[in-house]
Amino acid sequence: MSHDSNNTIWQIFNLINLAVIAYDNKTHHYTLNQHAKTLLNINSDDAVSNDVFNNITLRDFNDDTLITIEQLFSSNITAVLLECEFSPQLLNVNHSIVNDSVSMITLEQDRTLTEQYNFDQIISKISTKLIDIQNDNIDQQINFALKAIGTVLKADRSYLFEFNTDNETITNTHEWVNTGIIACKDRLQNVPKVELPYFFEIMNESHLFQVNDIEQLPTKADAEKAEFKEQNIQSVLCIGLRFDEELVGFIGCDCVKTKRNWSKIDLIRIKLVGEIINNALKNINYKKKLQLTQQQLINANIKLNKLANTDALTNIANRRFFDATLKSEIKRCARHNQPVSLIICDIDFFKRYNDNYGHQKGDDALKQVASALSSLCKREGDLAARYGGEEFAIILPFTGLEQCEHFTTLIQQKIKSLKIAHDYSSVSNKLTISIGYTTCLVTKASTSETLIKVADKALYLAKDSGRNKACTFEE
Ligand SMILES: Nc1nc2c(ncn2[C@@H]2O[C@H](COP(=O)(O)OP(=O)(O)OP(=O)(O)O)[C@@H](O)[C@H]2O)c(=O)[nH]1
Repeated sequence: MSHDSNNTIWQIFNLINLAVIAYDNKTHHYTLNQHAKTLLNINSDDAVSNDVFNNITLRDFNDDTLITIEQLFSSNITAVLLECEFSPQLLNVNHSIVNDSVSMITLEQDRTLTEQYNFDQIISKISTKLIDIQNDNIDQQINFALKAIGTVLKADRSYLFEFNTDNETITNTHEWVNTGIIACKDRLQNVPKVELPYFFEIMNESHLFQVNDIEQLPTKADAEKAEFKEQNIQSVLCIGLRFDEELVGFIGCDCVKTKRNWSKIDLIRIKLVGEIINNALKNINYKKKLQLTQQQLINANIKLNKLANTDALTNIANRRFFDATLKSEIKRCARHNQPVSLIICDIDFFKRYNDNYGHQKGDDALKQVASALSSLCKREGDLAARYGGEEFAIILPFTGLEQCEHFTTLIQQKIKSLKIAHDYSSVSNKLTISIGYTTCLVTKASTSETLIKVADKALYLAKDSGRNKACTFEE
């Protein structure tokens, strides 16, 4: 072919809406028509060499491998993915031989496939982000999903509405708007469902509300029409979100700038995104419920523990808790080479008190004494417990004999200050207690039984020697 006819052919190639690239294996140069230059972003009026294609990423669409321009010419690949950061394109490839040295390929954009490819990418991103969503980033991910579906459906606004707990009102929780479009979210909070009767009638029936042109809405949809007009909406597509078959909200897209005849593909796509958002919200909901149940269980356990360790009448520690605490405090004091003191006290002539003032009054007196003893236990580890009947025990870890003696004085002062009348006591006209105490520099071999036995003996000593006093016991 002459140079002139060559030129004419390329002038023709430049006019067609198809990317054409020719390769001359003698000169190793590529010639591109205008469309190919635009597509590949190559600015050169002349034939170009290999290295011009270095910045272009081509991928064999069938086996996902990267390929060079040379490989594209030498293979029989029929579809390539031209990778760009934001809009990768799928190109169908046709190979032809021009003459001995020149071969040619045409690249044709497959818009439907490209769109599908891009949508698949978005869906994979959305589902990965929403699959194991945590409460703290759900908003960000839902906004991303709304932007994606709004963009793919060429809408001007996309949104998520959730029904409020009263089930009477709805709230626009998330919204994406195209450039130049006014956001409506703030205005659409706690909207009564009754204001949109037609919308909810359709939504409850079919979980789908699809309007290509709001002017075509029936007269019974006047309320909805007015609302759509207020937002300059021309077309609407909404899809319901359900938990256990119950409608709990919806996502939707509005077209403001132009009308849109929603296609079957649009419907499939918004349904898919709706499903993903629905599942994410369900997950969050289940997680919240689970956390609540866990917390309730923890609280119930705390309560149960407290009940199991508390004396029902006096509300201080019971014998069970006392026994366990004494054992652990002995070990703790032994580890730190510190003394532990144990006090056992018993109300004097309590039988007479009960017999004369009645059991109810007796209970009240026990409660007052318990609370008085408990109020004296201020240091970490101190414990006052009801040991049984009208007997109380106090554990004072890290406490030596002198301090323990001082503590028994405080007990007697405190009981005195209660001024509980006991006219039938032989030692006073007020309620008194007898106290037995012991202090021990415990070792790992020390047992709680020994400590209790000694404190008990001391208590009997106090009782035997006249009551209303504190005694210790030397073996
Ligand atoms: N109201 C009431 N009384 C109780 C409770 N537990 C034990 N008691 C009574 O406490 C009294 C203890 O009597 P005793 O063991 O004879 O001792 P006491 O009368 O205090 O005599 P001394 O200890 O020797 O001063 C009994 O009458 C028990 O019924 C209780 O929960 N409530």
